[in-house]
Amino acid sequence: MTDPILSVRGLEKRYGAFIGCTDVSFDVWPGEVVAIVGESGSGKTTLLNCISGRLERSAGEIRYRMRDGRFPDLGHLSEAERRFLMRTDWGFVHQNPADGLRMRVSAGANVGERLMAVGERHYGDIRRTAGDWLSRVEIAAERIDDQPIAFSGGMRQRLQIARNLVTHPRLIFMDEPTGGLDVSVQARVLDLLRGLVTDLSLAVVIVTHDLAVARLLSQRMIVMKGGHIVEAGLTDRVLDDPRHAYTQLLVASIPES
Ligand SMILES: Nc1ncnc2c1ncn2[C@@H]1O[C@H](COP(=O)(O)OP(=O)(O)OP(=O)(O)O)[C@@H](O)[C@H]1O
Repeated sequence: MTDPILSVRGLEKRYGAFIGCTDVSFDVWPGEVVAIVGESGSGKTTLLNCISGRLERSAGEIRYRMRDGRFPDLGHLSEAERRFLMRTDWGFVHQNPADGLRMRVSAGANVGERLMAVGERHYGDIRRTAGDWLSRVEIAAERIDDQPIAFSGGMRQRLQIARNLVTHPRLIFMDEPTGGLDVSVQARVLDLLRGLVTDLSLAVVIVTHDLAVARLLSQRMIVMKGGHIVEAGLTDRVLDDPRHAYTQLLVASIPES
């Protein structure tokens, strides 16, 4: 068995006296998709923001496997290492594409910008790579100079995915990546995500309140309630044989398809 890429131990986030999440421990292995599910207010986003370095934790450990094999706590990284993770080794797919894109620069520049941030300087290479990524996310080559403001919701989300993946990250955080899309558009984006995650062997931590999304994308699932993990396990096991009363309730509330 390989080593985990991410390890969380005893994580707690307090907002003043209020507990956003507490006593959270789990590991993520390379190439594995872990879904964090739970109803609104259960602490999913708090957890995701803490482990992706967007929110300061109150207590606990968050360790990440660097490319050189070291496994430091995120709090002990240098500023340069932190920047490397944010710009290169990690991705973050927001529910609202406008939070992860620059809406008034071209689609090609949105993708190319991440390459420039890792030192790519050759304009022709950047444009070619950006074009390749647009086609991987099924955006027509002739849209490369258009701004995402002119794109549909599904296209914007696919562009955000391309922008994240162009630097070959090893770990992607996703916050309800299909949450804001129409159902028909959701299916296409999910299908695309599933293919890319498999092809690129990405490790993913995805927050969703939609158990169908968790079923489709994840191998493992963490169920949260009131800031605590109430159940965790293989996605199929948790959904087919939920043990905690709260998970049973969540599963029972999925409409029959
Ligand atoms: N900045 C904040 N200050 C105070 N309380 C907060 C803050 N952010 C979140 N909370 C509280 O922490 C709890 C967990 O919120 P969080 O957003 O993590 O839940 P969630 O499961 O992601 O819900 P949703 O799906 O609605 O985003 C909620 O009760 C929320 O009101």
